[in-house]
Amino acid sequence: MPIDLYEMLGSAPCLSVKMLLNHLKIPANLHHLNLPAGDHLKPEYLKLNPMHTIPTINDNGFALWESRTILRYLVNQYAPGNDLYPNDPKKRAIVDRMLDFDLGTLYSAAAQWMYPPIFKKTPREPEKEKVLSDKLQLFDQLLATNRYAAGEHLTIADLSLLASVNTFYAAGHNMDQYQNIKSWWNRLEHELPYYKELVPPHVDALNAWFAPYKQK
Ligand SMILES: N[C@@H](CCC(=O)N[C@@H](CS)C(=O)NCC(=O)O)C(=O)O
Repeated sequence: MPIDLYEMLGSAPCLSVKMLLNHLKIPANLHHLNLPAGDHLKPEYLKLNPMHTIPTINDNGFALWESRTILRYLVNQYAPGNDLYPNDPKKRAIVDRMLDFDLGTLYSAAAQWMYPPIFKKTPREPEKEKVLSDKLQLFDQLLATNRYAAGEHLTIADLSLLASVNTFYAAGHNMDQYQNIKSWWNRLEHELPYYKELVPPHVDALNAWFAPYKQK
């Protein structure tokens, strides 16, 4: 039976999960939620995910949320040992480190810069964008010697970070200053057969959403 994915266009964590489903060719039914309309707060969704976040998967009765946990689960369940999430403890630790960096450092810095005008009705703060830029510089330095986020192979960390980077770009952050990130991004655009189907619509949806809040 195909797994169910609850998601919304323009959500970075949903994008990474959709990329992995495509990568591993895992059959999935997509359920599009309208967050502004409160679909994620309906009792039937809360039964599945009391944290009311997207993405959530339902793998034949096994419900899971938190995108990076979903990424790990999908490889463990459907492609164990794949280079996307290697079995070797040290290689796996590097992937985990990059996923944690994305969640706890990079995306959290970006959120503090890009979301306040939308969710708190307060202006974007340049100091917050500088924090994001510092974190992106660190990722950029790492990519100077690594072909991919966690070394020489594509891993789920690349998919998660790729979704993040596209989101910061759509939010209006100038990505031209990060040469190594740009080369990595460009390479992934050409290497991932599902990139063109999934990423530009994500960026377009976010461009429209962020448009009123971008600094001129
Ligand atoms: N760390 C979570 C973040 C999930 C998240 O916050 N998703 C947003 C949409 S991008 C959401 O569901 N917001 C609605 C809510 O939190 O009620 C993940 O990676 O899955």
